[in-house]
Amino acid sequence: MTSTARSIASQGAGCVLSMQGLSKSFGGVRAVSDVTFEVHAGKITALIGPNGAGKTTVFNLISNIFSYEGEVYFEGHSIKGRSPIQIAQMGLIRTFQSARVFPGMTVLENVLAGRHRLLTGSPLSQFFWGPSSRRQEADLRHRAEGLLDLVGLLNEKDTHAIDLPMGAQKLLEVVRALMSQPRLLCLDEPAAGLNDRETEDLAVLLRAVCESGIPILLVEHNMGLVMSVADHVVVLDAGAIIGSGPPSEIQRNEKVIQAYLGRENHAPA
Ligand SMILES: Nc1ncnc2c1ncn2[C@@H]1O[C@H](COP(=O)(O)OP(=O)(O)OP(=O)(O)O)[C@@H](O)[C@H]1O
Repeated sequence: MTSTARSIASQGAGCVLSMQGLSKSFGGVRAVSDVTFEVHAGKITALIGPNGAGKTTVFNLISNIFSYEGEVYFEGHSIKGRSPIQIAQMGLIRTFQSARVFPGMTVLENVLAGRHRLLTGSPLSQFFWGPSSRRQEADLRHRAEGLLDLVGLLNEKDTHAIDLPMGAQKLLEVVRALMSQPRLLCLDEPAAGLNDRETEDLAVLLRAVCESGIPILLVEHNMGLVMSVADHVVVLDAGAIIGSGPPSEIQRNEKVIQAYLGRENHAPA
């Protein structure tokens, strides 16, 4: 059996991302400890936990920003040792906790900057801007405007991205990630800084994205959002998984309630 066949055989059906025994220490701090779980096609999987539980570190390991112990398989292929850029080119796209918009660009230009994974044709043909490249650009622009419309930002398309309120910048980052047609979208606290209306828009967007065939791995502190959109919830505490299951089960899980109450923040409700 080849290593790819072995990795596929070791994962469940419909598995898009599989983490097996993921561990990472920073000096004496065990940030992630023997974490094993899967993200499945057609599902929104939420990764939750109190502050410092290791959620962002899991994202940083998946995207290979840090080396780690354990294995990560994306669509059946080991991605351990691949560069963050190679991983993004495979279609595993992530966002960051603090919005990272390109400050010198307009809102629309920011969204279009997410399109590079999709552009076909040699750099030379793009340089000479042949008819097929022009058509492709027009299609991408149309798509970008459609996505901006979905999150209520189309009227702001010519605004400098940096002039948007923080909540809108976070939505813009999600839209830019979508522009690359990810095969898996990993979102790190997309609702941070969003008001109630923007959070509702985000919930609608996430469900629509998932229904369009793009699975989501969601790190989020807003429990209302998690409980309303997630199909499956994985809970981390002090680097280790303390519970996993559907939202209704997680809300009743004693270990999870204690982990949150112990830190007096964001108890799932
Ligand atoms: N680059 C780093 N260097 C040293 N320690 C780190 C580093 N990144 C994370 N840590 C530590 O690892 C632990 C997990 O941090 P992480 O940011 O992954 O938690 P988190 O669950 O995302 O927290 P939050 O919800 O507050 O964002 C923390 O103790 C943190 O201080």
